[in-house]
Amino acid sequence: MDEIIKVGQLTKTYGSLLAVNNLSLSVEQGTVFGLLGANGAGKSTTIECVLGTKTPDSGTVSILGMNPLKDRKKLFEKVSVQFQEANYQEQIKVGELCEVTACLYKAASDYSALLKQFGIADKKNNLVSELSGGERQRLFIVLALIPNPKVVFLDELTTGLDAKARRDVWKSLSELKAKGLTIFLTSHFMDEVEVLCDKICILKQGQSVFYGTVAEAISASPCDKLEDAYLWYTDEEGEENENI
Ligand SMILES: Nc1ncnc2c1ncn2[C@@H]1O[C@H](COP(=O)(O)OP(=O)(O)OP(=O)(O)O)[C@@H](O)[C@H]1O
Repeated sequence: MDEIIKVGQLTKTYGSLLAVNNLSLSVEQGTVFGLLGANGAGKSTTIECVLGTKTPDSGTVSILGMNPLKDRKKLFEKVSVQFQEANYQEQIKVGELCEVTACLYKAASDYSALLKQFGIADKKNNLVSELSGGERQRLFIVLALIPNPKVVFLDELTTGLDAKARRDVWKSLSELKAKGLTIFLTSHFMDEVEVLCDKICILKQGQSVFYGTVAEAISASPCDKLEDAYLWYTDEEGEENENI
């Protein structure tokens, strides 16, 4: 299988803070990769280094065969990003925002189909400011998919979504994956990770404490559920108990 993202011994510091420590990972085409870890574990920093919006102190990054620091423009024609707090214009209609976004790309996807797929087709004529939190979140995913990317980065993709909407998003992403899309996501929801991710990396204070499949994560721990295993790898349960 083609390796779409390859990170080798990546290290990034902010002053004296070691945000990412000697991290290596690889993501194959048409798979979903989950980068997990507590707040401040180094997920966003890793993603920014992979995208070339931050320069690592050391290590190597290759994405779609490109060096993100050198091929920024070419890279962003093929890679798309949805961030948690996307800063889009609010006083614009959903359909107009999709249209404006589609105009920026040569091979844009049919945004009407995407709006339908993500259950917000009926909001096309609403202002972005009128959307509920969950609808807005789904719009952010649609906007990230409009460029028809080869790789999409989704940051906490279903935060704020109700139970049905989360399942619908999972289904849509699985369909896109089946068509060859590579997805790099962060999530704090282990049920979501279990359903979607082919491979995961768990970060603890910038360091990889587990790298492999969900099944391997569970079997290499003393636990039988991913959420318990995750807490075991990150020691969050122990630390919590210590404070009781
Ligand atoms: N520009 C910066 N300057 C200084 N420290 C930073 C900067 N950006 C991030 N950090 C610190 O680096 C560490 C890793 O942050 P990062 O945002 O990568 O974590 P994260 O895993 O994405 O967290 P979250 O789940 O809260 O989004 C944190 O301790 C954070 O405070």
